[in-house]
Amino acid sequence: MTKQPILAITSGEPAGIGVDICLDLPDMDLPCRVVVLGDAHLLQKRADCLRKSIKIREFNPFRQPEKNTIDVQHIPLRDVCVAGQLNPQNSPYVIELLDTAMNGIENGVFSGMVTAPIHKGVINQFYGETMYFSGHTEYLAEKSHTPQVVMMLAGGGLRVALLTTHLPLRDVADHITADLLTSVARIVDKDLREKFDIANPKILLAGLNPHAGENGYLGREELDIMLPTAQQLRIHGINITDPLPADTLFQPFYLDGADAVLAAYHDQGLPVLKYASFGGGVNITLGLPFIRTSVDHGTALDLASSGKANSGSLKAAIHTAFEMIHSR
Ligand SMILES: NC(=O)C1=CN([C@@H]2O[C@H](COP(=O)(O)OP(=O)(O)OC[C@H]3O[C@@H](n4cnc5c(N)ncnc54)[C@H](O)[C@@H]3O)[C@@H](O)[C@H]2O)C=CC1
Ligand SMILES: NCC(=O)COP(=O)(O)O
Repeated sequence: MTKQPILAITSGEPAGIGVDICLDLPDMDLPCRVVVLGDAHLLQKRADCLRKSIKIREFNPFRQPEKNTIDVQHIPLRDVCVAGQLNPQNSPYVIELLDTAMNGIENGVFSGMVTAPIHKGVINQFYGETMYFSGHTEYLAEKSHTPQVVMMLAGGGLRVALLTTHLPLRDVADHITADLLTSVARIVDKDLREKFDIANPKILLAGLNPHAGENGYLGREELDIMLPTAQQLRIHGINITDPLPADTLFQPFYLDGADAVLAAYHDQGLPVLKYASFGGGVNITLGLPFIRTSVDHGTALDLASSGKANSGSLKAAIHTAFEMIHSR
């Protein structure tokens, strides 16, 4: 008998909508078992507030799933939690959710993780100088000793991968090097082949500057770094374009027949993706030694415990993780 995959769902920032969307899991038509990592009492309390009659029970891998029941691996909160109000004292709890998911993957209990949103600001507020936290993507890379990973969002018929992730805009240009572009393009190419079953992925490279630098008159990163690196990548079998103007490449003329856009920075690519698919998009970390997908939205503190949080992206993230398990 083959082992059924189980995905760990980290419930994220406890004051945010991560908890609320996890409570929709019993209503989703899911392709595999899921286990929510989080405080069981918090989930029960939020379910009561939302008037959802759901059974919350302790996860046991040998017990069969039940209807209208959420299997929870209980991880206690560190301090009080009020929906919509960040409490920095719960930051170690948020980190523990991620570490527990990673341990469960290492031990073979989980086949991958799907993450609900966390609040990067409050985690940094708590840890101060002792730990800089810029996002799941970078944290999971560091914890798994993976030198380079790639953030890619998918939705609305688009895949947008990012050359740089959570950086202040003024630092972006300095981070764009031939080595970075080479390693990111290689990861996108490899993972699209291996985890998305795409035979010869075509990657559209977005320039950094307006009009892809306008032949050097609006910035030189394209001529000095991106163009020669793209040429080298093509010689080595990676189907990537020369840098294209980012404002014109998001249209059918370019997108038809392409498998992913490689955007130079976070807010060049993600607004387009979110405009096309918010509420149904999926964030995927490429290059990790395990599967991690996530929702396309943040903690939405304004909606926590309101019953208005849309859980469509969580459902899509679970389906994507499941498909990735089966394409390997
Ligand atoms: N995967 C993750 O952990 C992510 C975390 N974040 C974090 O979330 C925090 C808040 O970020 P914001 O920029 O305010 O973005 P946000 O996505 O939390 O909220 C933006 C707007 O969209 C609405 N919204 C978000 N998710 C929704 C949903 N599922 N259903 C209905 N409406 C929804 C919110 O109510 C708000 O009006 C930040 O700390 C950010 O770092 C942001 C994106 C992803
Ligand atoms: N905009 C995407 C985002 O901020 C999610 O980042 P991560 O926590 O998945 O690294």
